[in-house]
Amino acid sequence: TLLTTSGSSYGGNSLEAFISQEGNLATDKMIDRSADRYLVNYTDAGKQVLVMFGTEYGCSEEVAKKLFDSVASLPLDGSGARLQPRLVNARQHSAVDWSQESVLLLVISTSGDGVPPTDARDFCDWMLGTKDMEMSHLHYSVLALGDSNYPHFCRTGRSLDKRLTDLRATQLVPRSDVDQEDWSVIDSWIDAVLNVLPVVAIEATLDYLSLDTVSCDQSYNRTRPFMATMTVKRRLTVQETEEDKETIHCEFELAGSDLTFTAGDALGIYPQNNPAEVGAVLSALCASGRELVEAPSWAYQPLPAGKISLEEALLKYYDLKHVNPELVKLLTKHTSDKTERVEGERLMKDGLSKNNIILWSYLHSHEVIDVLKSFHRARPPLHLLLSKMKGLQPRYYSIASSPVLDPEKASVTAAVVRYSLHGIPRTGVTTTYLQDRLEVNQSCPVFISHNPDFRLPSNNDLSIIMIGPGTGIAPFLAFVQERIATGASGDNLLYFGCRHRDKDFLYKSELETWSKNGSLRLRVAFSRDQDKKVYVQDLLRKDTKNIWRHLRNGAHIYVCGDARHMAHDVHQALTDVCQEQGNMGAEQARRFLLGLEQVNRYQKDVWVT
Ligand SMILES: Cc1cc2nc3c(=O)[nH]c(=O)nc-3n(C[C@H](O)[C@H](O)[C@H](O)COP(=O)(O)O)c2cc1C
Repeated sequence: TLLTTSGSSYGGNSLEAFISQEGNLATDKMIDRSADRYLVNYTDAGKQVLVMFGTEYGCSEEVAKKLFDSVASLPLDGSGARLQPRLVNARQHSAVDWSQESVLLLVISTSGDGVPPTDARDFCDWMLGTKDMEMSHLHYSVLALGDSNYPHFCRTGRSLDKRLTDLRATQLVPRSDVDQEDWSVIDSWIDAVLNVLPVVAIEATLDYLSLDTVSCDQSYNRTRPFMATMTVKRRLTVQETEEDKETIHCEFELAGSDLTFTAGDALGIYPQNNPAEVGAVLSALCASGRELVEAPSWAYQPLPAGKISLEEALLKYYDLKHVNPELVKLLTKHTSDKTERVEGERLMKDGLSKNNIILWSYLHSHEVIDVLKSFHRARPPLHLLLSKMKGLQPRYYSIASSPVLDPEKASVTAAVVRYSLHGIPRTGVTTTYLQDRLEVNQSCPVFISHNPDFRLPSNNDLSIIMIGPGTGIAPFLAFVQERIATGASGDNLLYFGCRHRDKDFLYKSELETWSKNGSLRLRVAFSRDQDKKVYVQDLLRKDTKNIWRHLRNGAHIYVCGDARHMAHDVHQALTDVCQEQGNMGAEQARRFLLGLEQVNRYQKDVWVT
């Protein structure tokens, strides 16, 4: 299941931050790019600033690192004095002695269905749930990352902000809510913070943070992925026309990684870009690819020793799909061609923020290569150009196999993305990496993304109702495998949907075998096999009695797949079930489903594409 397609892109402008803060051109030598530079000991009393982030997909970390660099290079006065920021992942919040901190800059996203990022849950529970806490000595500001397409926009940042005010902490600058990584909002918040920091009175305190607690985490994770071998790859669909879906099943070997997962978790995969696209970008830049460059700050471990070739950097670390608006600004500044400059100025007439519809509709319909071609007379210095590109992010796929059957194997289901833009055929990054470029027996960097909000009931007697059309089926394969393996006595109901029985009925033989031997009650909607379209929500409406009976007996409901349409339509169908069979009014049904969500009996693993 592809969990992130739209929401993954980063600025990584630390080089620019150095240039603007120092007022002169920074050389590569001046910039400490080692990962360790973030673990600073507080050595100068009265200078400490805690930069904390909570991230699911890496954006908040990227922002926090940029903030760290900006705070570290902020001149406090004419004497050259500087602050001493420290960067801490919310995962390690227990290493912080809050009584000794004076300034907290918190960058945190919202994930799942309005919940904190997995690693930040403990921190949020502690911060929101601890009684008799007081933070009146603390100055703080929150940057909340989110996406307004989700119903609970920036919920995590918003609740922490409110909580800190309730705890009598002093807000340095108001919270900013960032919609889909809008860097103009991020940069304005950083600027506002930098403006006030020099005048904040910071309590003198000695260092207390045990670096051991923070740095000794040796397990594989998003910043230190495991190289997993792909052991199986098979096609799940039959393709006769270009319209037909192309979906694949891949298995990865986790032996030797010590990675553990639970049914419902996702596998993060770092892809490589399509070499043909990298080649096109190199020729647009008139570069050979052999130029040596630094790996960017977001590069995962192991970090390359020394510089790497531009070609390798573009293959592994830079997003060639999503364009940073700053790139347009840079190319406009550095073009020798009047028409290009006029066009750049037209695009940026209303600034770089998301309110500039002209610019953003251009950015949404252009990839990096298209922009470079439109500004082919622009010749910015290479390091500046790279500093205006977004980072290539890992993609997340719900794991389609149960660890109870095999803890050292993680399977994923991926719908291969191919499309055309401006008449040119294009390829989705990770899905074509898996299908076209990564061969069986080759390895790629992976890690586990835990999803504690998508879990089987601990009571095996309870029934489960799973609704997962398309690749939304993936976690349910793990669920059913596990329920069979653990001898669960509750019923397993699955509502699956696809276009055609003969073409994209994913895992048909497994599902039909389970259905025949009584392990699964399977309902399938084939949307295009008859004149009238049929979807999973239509099947739910046909089954109202049955669903209600299970719900009354304590069943858990799971929805996986498209958030915008499917999850919404399914929710409506479930509301109808409650109204019809439970004799409820609309408001009562709404509250009933909300209650189910609150007690974790109605769980969603949904995403916006
Ligand atoms: C599966 C998924 C669920 C999400 N849920 C929410 C949500 O409920 N509310 C919200 O404001 N943003 C939501 N987002 C958007 C993220 O918060 C946004 O992409 C953010 O930039 C991610 O920051 P991070 O990389 O630091 O986690 C979701 C994104 C994904 C991929």
